[in-house]
Amino acid sequence: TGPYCAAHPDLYYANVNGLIAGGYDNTVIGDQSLCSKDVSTLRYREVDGRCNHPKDYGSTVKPLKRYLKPHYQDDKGMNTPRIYSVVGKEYLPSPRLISLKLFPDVMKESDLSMFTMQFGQFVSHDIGVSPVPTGSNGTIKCCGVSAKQMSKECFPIPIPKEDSRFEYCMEFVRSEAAKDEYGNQMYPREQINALTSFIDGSNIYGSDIITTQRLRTENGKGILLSTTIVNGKERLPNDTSSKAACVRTTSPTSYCQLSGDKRVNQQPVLGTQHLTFHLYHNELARRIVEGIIVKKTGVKPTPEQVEKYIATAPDNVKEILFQEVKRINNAIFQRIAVCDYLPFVIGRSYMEMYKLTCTKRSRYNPYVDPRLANGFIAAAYRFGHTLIPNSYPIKGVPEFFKDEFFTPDSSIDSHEEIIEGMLTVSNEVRFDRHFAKAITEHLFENNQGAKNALDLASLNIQRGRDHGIPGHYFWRMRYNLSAMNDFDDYGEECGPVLKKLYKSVYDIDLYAGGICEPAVPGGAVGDTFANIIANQFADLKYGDRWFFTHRQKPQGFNDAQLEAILNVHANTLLCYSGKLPHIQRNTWLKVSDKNPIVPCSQFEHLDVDPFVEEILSEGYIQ
Ligand code: HEM
Ligand SMILES: [Ca+2]
Repeated sequence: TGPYCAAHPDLYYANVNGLIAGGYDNTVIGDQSLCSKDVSTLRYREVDGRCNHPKDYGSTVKPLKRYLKPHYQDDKGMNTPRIYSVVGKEYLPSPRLISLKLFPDVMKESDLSMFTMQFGQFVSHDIGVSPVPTGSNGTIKCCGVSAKQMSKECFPIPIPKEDSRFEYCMEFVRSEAAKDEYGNQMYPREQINALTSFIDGSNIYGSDIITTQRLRTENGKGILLSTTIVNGKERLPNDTSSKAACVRTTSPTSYCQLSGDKRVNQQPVLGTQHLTFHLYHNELARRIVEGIIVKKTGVKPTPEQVEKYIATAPDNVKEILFQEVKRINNAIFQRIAVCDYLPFVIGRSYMEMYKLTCTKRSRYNPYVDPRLANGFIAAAYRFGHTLIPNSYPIKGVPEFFKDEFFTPDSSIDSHEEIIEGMLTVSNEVRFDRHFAKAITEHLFENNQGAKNALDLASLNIQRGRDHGIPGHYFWRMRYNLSAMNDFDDYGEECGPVLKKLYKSVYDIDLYAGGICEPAVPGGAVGDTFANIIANQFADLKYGDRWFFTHRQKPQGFNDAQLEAILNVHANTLLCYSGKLPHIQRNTWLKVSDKNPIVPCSQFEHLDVDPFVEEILSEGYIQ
């Protein structure tokens, strides 16, 4: 068994430096009790995603679905990770070897801005997380443990001899296996999504009622979301629980942020996305209340009068206004994610092919399954990891990610400056086979110690095998793309490297093969990832009763409201939350002659009139 390195698993839900990061309850996994509400009269989403799909698919703590049958290694193909080559009993290459050889850190120019990376991670934290089991006393340890004592959930990553960065073994615990309603593991093994798969702002508002209540003012009853004032500025609320996956430092303004998703403190730039949508909720609420007062009295209220209304409205009015504002804020988030951001990931033609463009009204389809697909979460949508740079600037000074994992301090101290800086960075934010050392050599090093750091690219490959994701070849077949029967088909850059790593071209992991594909026109990813991502987003659109372009009542928006939502861009929110005077026209791309800096005054806030009108005329409030 040898002198394996002693280490901890990465995961946020696992033990972070002695601070237990909480966990997603390992309770009922099979079919939870179904929705008992009448969806034909349900105007607001359920926090946990129930009452949307007829079988409650898409709600929290449910198994993932698959676009391709799993490829597990045991004879029946039920449970054991994919570990062998198709050419007999030879092991697949170590994920760490693949990372070393295929994903070296080389800095290249890009057209994308770092906002594209950051928004992508934020979206992923709305739609999915596959929990990893924890042991009775925190993390499950796999390295340096004898085979006899090792948990059966262990699947540590062997480190190749030539690796000068890591030794022997990298911690890895298999994702939790889904159970049926009797508590027995399901076969073939299926992994879990602990979140609502819908793009429903669960990262902003929580995916369980307790989190939503913790986030709202007035002990969970208020119209607004709570904030903490730091040096006169509004920030996310302080998560005082001991379970926060976060490191509190000695800085006087250091605290752990609370938001809808538990990963909010994972790195500081991520925190800025949470705060942006969190504050926009409150901004929308104040504008709508102002509109209501104007409609009722004919006079524009002072800010004090708006605050007074917010504080003194009857509880039922507060509840309705909170839900109305959340519904609008969610629609704006969906609009930015699907209509603005997604085209830069998958390109225009995939947007059209999968009917993802937002120019037309759409219709909810109860036969579409809105669950996340395993190949999407375990591989394709991790494309964003190649866009991560080593640093981000604060007032032009680089801050290194490797020093700030789980340390939200700069999010709190310099939110506005991070937003501004994120829009200017573009080096390294490029879809290619190069990964920043911040994540391949130093992931979580700052709080776990250099020896126990992780390599995110290795984790991605190992996670794909853990989840039984079939090889890249089979995904190309699934989407009618040309067969890659030869290493040369992978081009001059990847082909020779892959040939050295893999015994057979049919062994190439989806993640490795997908990263090697050239980007589609106008998009970031190659054809295989573009298909998987487009397929998934189409399911999240047509399978979501509340998708904002659907017309059906009482969930849908009327024409005037839809037009107002479509007028709000990422620019509006970034200008607002970063307190910026100007911004590039297209926030997904870096500044250039074709993408000039323009005044923020060009980007208007939501026109609240059509919403105020409906709230009053439909009698939602008196
Ligand atoms: C600095 C930025 C980021 C860091 C530090 C980070 C870190 C991580 C880590 C540690 C995991 C778990 C790996 C595993 O054990 O399997 C993960 C999973 C994932 N990441 Fe990232 N990530 C970042 C950015 C992104 C971006 C930009 C995207 C997409 C555009 C993304 C998409 C995903 C997805 C889809 C998963 C799988 C989630 C799950 O199954 O739980 N991440 N990331
Ligand atoms: Ca969600």
